[in-house]
Amino acid sequence: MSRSEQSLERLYGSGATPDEQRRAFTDGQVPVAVYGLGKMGLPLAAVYASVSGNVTGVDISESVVGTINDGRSPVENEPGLEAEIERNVSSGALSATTDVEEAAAGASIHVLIVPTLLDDQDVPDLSTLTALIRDIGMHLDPGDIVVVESTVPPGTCAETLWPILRRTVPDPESVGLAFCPERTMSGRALQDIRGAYPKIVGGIDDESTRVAKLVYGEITTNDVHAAPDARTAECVKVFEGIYRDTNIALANELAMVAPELGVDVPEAIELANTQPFCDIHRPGIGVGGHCIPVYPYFLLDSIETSAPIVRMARQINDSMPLYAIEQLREAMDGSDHPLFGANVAVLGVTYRPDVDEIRYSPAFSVVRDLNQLGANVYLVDPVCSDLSPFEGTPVAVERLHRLDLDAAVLVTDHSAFDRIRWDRMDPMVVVDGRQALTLSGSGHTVRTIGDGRGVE
Ligand SMILES: NC(=O)c1ccc[n+]([C@@H]2O[C@H](COP(=O)([O-])OP(=O)(O)OC[C@H]3O[C@@H](n4cnc5c(N)ncnc54)[C@H](O)[C@@H]3O)[C@@H](O)[C@H]2O)c1
Ligand SMILES: CC(=O)N[C@@H]1[C@@H](OP(=O)(O)OP(=O)(O)OC[C@H]2O[C@@H](n3ccc(=O)[nH]c3=O)[C@H](O)[C@@H]2O)O[C@H](CO)[C@@H](O)[C@@H]1O
Repeated sequence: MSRSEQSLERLYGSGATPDEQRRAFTDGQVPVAVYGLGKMGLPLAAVYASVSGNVTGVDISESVVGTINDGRSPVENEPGLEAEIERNVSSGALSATTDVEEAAAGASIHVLIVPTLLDDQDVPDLSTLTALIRDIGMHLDPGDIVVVESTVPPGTCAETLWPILRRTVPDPESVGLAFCPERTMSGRALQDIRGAYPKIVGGIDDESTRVAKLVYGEITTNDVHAAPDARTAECVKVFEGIYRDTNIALANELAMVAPELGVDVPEAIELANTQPFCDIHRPGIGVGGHCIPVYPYFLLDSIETSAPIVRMARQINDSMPLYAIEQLREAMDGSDHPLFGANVAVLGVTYRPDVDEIRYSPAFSVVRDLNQLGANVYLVDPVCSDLSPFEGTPVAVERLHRLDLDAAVLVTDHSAFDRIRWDRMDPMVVVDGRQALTLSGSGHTVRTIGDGRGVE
């Protein structure tokens, strides 16, 4: 049997030609397991299934697994995902299971994209990832490769994950480990994964980098850049997030001086960004999600050297909810309506519009502070599937105008809020945390974060 006819199930250390390996991957000879079928993992598994035709998705949630095996998507507001899952499940290219060990035993490319978050002291919590790689390690065969897509602190692959694999894998020198950061945004995941941006890969050894580059060369239509090693690739992802967090912090600092300047800072930023050497982001009521507010701590926890800009940016962004409450109090004190006993609607509690994710949302601080100040808080969020973590009375968008509101705070500008009938509500104070509302002439007193015009 020629080498090309040999089953080419495993790529790491393979002697086959690159073309033979690419063909083996795309014609389904190389079984793939994707661990973590959430907002990022499920679109990734769907793209892997469309390219390779041989993917087992693994999740700890029975309902996630069951929904996928029914050909449906448990992840909402992701264009094209449900169709991609239905097509791949019905063709047999994709199936899902909760059985990590069975999936690990049957796969030779293992893609890990489970949550990597922070504990209560802002220390990276990699426990899910390390436990998973320990469970997988016992079932790795020579020629397998582990690909980490979850964002991790620099050095995690080489100093944390590889030592675990060395202890659990029967023949550690025969398996690979690479970091391939997930550069994807909810709401456009499939297009991002397929090729909106170049893919970055970096292995703990050259062979791991080679295999990752070959595989992602089939996954993405864009370029694949090989970093010198896994640590560099880990830094790439963390640096992207830190850039965004510090840039937003600059915008927020400029927004907080807007009243003294007497200008609309977002408008000034937009004009400043008309030349290519300036890309100041948008000011707002805060920075949420499990990416941008988290990644700076992945760096800070990994270094002894002080990084004052990174740390200060976090402090500035985390101060924005309180800044918004102060704007509200100033405007309401002016109207003789102290917040105590006031009816206040919080518009949007998820971290970003039309994404059902509340992790690190600025709404937690806004709702907590309003309750502590004695306000009656109404929660208006048609996207959030579980409002129970927030202290307040849920209200549908359509019923908002029936409330006798004294104020409203817009935290997240869901598309459904276009339906709010501001003209049918008595004058109130509105804090617009996202420069999203156009209420001039409405009779409402509006404070837009960043707009210093007419504010003493
Ligand atoms: N959401 C984003 O915008 C984004 C962007 C880039 C990178 N990332 C990275 O991707 C990772 C995953 O993000 P997400 O948004 O998909 O998270 P998510 O919370 O939407 O989904 C995580 C999924 O993993 C499952 N899970 C948890 N523990 C597991 C285990 N031990 N084995 C198998 N499955 C398990 C959960 O049931 C859930 O379905 C994050 O850690 C983040 O670093 C996220
Ligand atoms: C692959 C990956 O990790 N992708 C991440 C994903 O990030 P995300 O899903 O967390 O979304 P973001 O847009 O970063 O928002 C986070 C919070 O910051 C607030 N914000 C935002 C912009 C601004 O100008 N001012 C703000 O105040 C916003 O309201 C929200 O609360 O996509 C980004 C773009 O591709 C990536 O950079 C980022 O790495």
